[in-house]
Formats: sequence, structure tokens, C-alpha cells
Amino acid sequence: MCTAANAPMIAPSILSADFANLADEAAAVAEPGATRADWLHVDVMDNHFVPNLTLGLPIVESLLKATDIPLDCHLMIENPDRWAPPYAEAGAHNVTFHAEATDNPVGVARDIRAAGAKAGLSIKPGTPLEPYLEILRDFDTLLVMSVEPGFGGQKFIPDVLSKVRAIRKYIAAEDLKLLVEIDGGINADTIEQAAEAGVDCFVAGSAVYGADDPGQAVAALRRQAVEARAKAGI
Ligand SMILES: O=C(CO)[C@@H](O)[C@H](O)COP(=O)(O)O
Ligand SMILES: [Fe+2]
Repeated sequence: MCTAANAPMIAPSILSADFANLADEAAAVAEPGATRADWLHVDVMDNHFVPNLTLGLPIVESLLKATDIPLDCHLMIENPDRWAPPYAEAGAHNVTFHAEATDNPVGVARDIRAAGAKAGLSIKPGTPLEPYLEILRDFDTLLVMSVEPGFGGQKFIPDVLSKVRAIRKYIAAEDLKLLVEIDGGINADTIEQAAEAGVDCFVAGSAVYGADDPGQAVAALRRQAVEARAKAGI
């Protein structure tokens, strides 16, 4: 695992893992060293906010017992006001919900933080950043979706990188403590452009769990991100 202050982070998404063997799939990216993931990304989908259904709190609770990798829960659900805080109470490291799913994002973020987790705000590819800039102090992570939420294995949408560049400037100007995370279509062909734009944390589902050796895929993606960020002077 990277420990340098601004080292890029890799968060394998278990959406692309074998759901019948989640403990082993987590263990595949949990060995200490370069092959260890920073976070394990858990996609919670309710078949209402997105047209797909995955897993919920009971499986997250089991995963928390099965791995020591911090869980990065990405809630693609309606009514995060009601359903997000229990993930924090259960022990998730990050609880991220969608800006499009609530009228009270600051209230949800405060409830998540009060329950002991980091709060994340996610925006779909077509959602502008500007209406949310003022509330970002209440969040620890901004998750920029680089595919339409709902499915793994989709093609990266490069246009969203303009939002990453804009938020990077805003973070510097306002001295915010906010991690920028990107999710969707991140692989060996796309991670460098995302890293150069200023992403801190890279979710990768099929690029990690579709690889013969998930741990080696984590190490290789991180190496690419480190080099791209260095080249961009980040
Ligand atoms: O949230 C989502 C999809 O909605 C993602 O976390 C995917 O699971 C990422 O998978 P890849 O695009 O990396 O295969
Ligand atoms: Fe996700």
C-alpha cells in the first residue's frame, strides 16, 4: 500500500469479483506490499436509482469481518437520507451517496460523519459540479462517475475529466481537504489521463478482477498512476 502523502490510491470494485467467493476475492488484493489495494470498493445498487441490483448491508457487514481493507461503499440508491448512515455505523471507511438522490446532501454527510465514517458525494457523468462546490467542505471524497452508474465493464467517458481539473483548482484555491475519486472504465489505457487530470483514488473493477492476478493488476495500475502524476507535476 502506498503511504506517501499524495500517493494515488487504488480501489478494486468487487462488482467484477466472484460474489460466491467474496472473502477470497478481497484476500487477493490484501497481501501487504505493492499488490495491496488501498480501499475495497463496494457498489450497492437498489434497482431504483440505477437499473441493477447488487448487495446491501448484510453483505457489507460480512465483508467487514472478512477483510482488513477499508471498505469504500458507493451507494447507488434512492433515499440515502435513510439508508446511508447504517453503512457508517456498520464500520465502512467511506460512505458515498449520489447528489442526484437527495435534496439534503449536507444532512446526509453529517449523519455519515457522526456515525464514524468518511462522507463521499458522487455525481453522474452528466451532473455539473458547480451547484455542489459550496457544500464540499462537508465531504471527504468527491466521486466523479466516468460511466453511467449501474454496471461494470463500460467504456470510460473522457469528458468528465474537465470536472476533475475544475475540482482540483477549486481544492487548491479553497484549501479543501477532499479526495477526488474516479469510477468507471479505469484500466491500463485510461488511468494515466485520469491521473494527469488530478484524480487521487481510482476505482477499477474489470481491470482488477478480470486480470489473472488481481494483486498484480493493482500494483501495475498504481505504478502507472504514480508515473502519470509525477509527469504532470502533481
Ligand atoms: O459504480 C460502478 C458502476 O456503476 C463501478 O464501481 C464499476 O463497478 C466499475 O467497474 P469497471 O468500469 O472498472 O469495470
Ligand atoms: Fe462504483
